[in-house]
Amino acid sequence: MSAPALRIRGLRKSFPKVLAVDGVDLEVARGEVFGLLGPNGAGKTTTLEIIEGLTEADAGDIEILGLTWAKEGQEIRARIGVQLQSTSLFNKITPRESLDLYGSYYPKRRSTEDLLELVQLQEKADAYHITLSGGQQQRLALALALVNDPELVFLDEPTTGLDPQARRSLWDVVRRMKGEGRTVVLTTHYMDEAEALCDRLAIMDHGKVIATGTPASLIADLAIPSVVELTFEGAAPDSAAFAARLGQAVEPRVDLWEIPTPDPKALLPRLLEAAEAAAVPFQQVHIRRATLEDVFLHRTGRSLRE
Ligand SMILES: Nc1ncnc2c1ncn2[C@@H]1O[C@H](COP(=O)(O)OP(=O)(O)OP(=O)(O)O)[C@@H](O)[C@H]1O
Repeated sequence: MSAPALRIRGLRKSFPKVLAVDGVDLEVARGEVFGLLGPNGAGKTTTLEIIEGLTEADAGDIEILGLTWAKEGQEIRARIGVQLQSTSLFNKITPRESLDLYGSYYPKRRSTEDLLELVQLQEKADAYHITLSGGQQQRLALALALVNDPELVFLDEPTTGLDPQARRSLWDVVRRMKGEGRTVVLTTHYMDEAEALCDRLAIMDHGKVIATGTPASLIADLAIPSVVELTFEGAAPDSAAFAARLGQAVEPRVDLWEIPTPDPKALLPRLLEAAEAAAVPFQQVHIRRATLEDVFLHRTGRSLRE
């Protein structure tokens, strides 16, 4: 049986003022899209850069496709693809020229036409880099990570700063990578992205992995599949007295209350009755299923977005 795409044990890295990676263990199977999800500063990029051989760890073991950097660095380099958080390219180089140039560094390479098609940049193939939109530049960065036809691809926040449409078109490219049988490891601080793209993910906070699983299993483990939201015009009123009246936790947010519940149908009539009796000036009631955001909140007491 072949080795997993990635196996990490006891990874640690500290910088002078911060323990950025604090004992991370991970295993990624071949063909998976695996996500590292966490807020800014959680240690995702540092973890990825250590795996990619760009930063040295203080401790820990890493196996990539069954290989180690110490013994088989050159082979690893040939078989992985890396998209960094920002790719600097000259303004007056075209996507076709960039792909030809990067491809020329590798003995095994994928055709430029094929890559342009994969990321849907045929029409911009001969346009200067500076004229590409943010989303097109990011798609090119993904194509550049694939020039050597890698088995395992690392993407660091591939959609940060993009508008919703551009993000979706990037997601399509990641799905195509998976469809081609590649393993993809990506970082993101967008829970919707993690949920939409990842077969499995590790949620990171303060350098540690605080939960691992499929998006569905992480949400199911919460045992509160639904959240009832009460929205207000402007700031939400104080919720403590209402929670006592309802006999149930009411979690205040800036302009709404969230009430996690296993059974929204049973909660709703009680909730409306209590809101009426207490003259709570709510605007709307909304039932939604729990998300990865709720998983993070539940485990850390903080929001991913903070
Ligand atoms: N070269 C460095 N020198 C000093 N501190 C660093 C360095 N790189 C990262 N850090 C610190 O390590 C911690 C983890 O940073 P890291 O970039 O890995 O987090 P992240 O989860 O990728 O966040 P982001 O989404 O903002 O990139 C942060 O506190 C960061 O300030």
